[in-house]
Amino acid sequence: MSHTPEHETDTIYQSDQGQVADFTFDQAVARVFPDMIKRSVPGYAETVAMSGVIAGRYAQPGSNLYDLGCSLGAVTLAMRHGIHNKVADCRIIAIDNSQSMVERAGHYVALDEADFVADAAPVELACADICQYPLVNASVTALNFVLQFIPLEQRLALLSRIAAATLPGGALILSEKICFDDQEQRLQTDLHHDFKRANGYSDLEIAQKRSAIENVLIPESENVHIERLKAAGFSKVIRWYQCFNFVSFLAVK
Ligand SMILES: C[S@@+](CC[C@H](N)C(=O)[O-])C[C@H]1O[C@@H](n2cnc3c(N)ncnc32)[C@H](O)[C@@H]1O
Ligand SMILES: O=C(O)C(=O)C[C@]1(C(=O)O)C=C[C@@H](O)C=C1
Repeated sequence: MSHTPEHETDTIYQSDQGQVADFTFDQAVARVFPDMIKRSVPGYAETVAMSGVIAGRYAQPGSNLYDLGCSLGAVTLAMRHGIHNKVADCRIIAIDNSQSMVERAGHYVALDEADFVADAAPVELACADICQYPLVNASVTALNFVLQFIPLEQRLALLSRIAAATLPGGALILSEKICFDDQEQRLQTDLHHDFKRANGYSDLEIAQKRSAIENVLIPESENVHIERLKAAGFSKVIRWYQCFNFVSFLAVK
């Protein structure tokens, strides 16, 4: 197992900000990110851990595994551990366009290397826009709570590029916050906010975070995701996980 890296408690929205600025993945967020995402996304730990299990099944020898929007590299490391001693000669390419995230991810990958066995798959970290970055020879790609931040009109093009780069039998793991029809939306939102409250966030923190992400994180319905994954070139799509309004799909080429 790797070390548990040190990080701080998320207090970003604790005091009244008056006008709440749009959410960005800046240095302040990168510093508290493990705490923030664990307390904000129901089922986050399971989606990360199972990305490793799924990678173990779908990775192919001599291929690339991509972690697009890697933040601190949690999925990168889960995939690295999941393929270890199972699939030879893979590279893991982890990309994020937040310099603060990529810097800290480098630290976590190094910690993993210090702890993990020597013949682990190499990890290449890049600070880049995933909508521009070339993708080739992919067996497994992860988009773990990332597509929701990509402008709507760019989502099909990104998924189509991923599908085109994916080897036959390869897979995409797509985890997202989703939306529902009005009645279910209210219930799921209430449950999500209950989850945040149970994790120690105050009503003010929940309200301010909601404003901050309103124009930045645009969720879509399960049906829209499944139809678009098929239009992009994946032949089989299943929802393998759901916890309240957060789901994860497995799309196979
Ligand atoms: C919620 S976080 C992802 C969490 C991460 N995948 C994990 O499992 O821990 C979203 C990440 O996507 C990155 N991101 C958003 N848009 C991006 C883009 N166009 N190119 C690269 N990274 C992007 C953000 O910087 C942020 O680190
Ligand atoms: O939907 C929310 O309220 C969230 O806080 C979700 C979410 C996410 O899904 O990425 C938003 C931003 C942070 O990265 C952590 C969690």
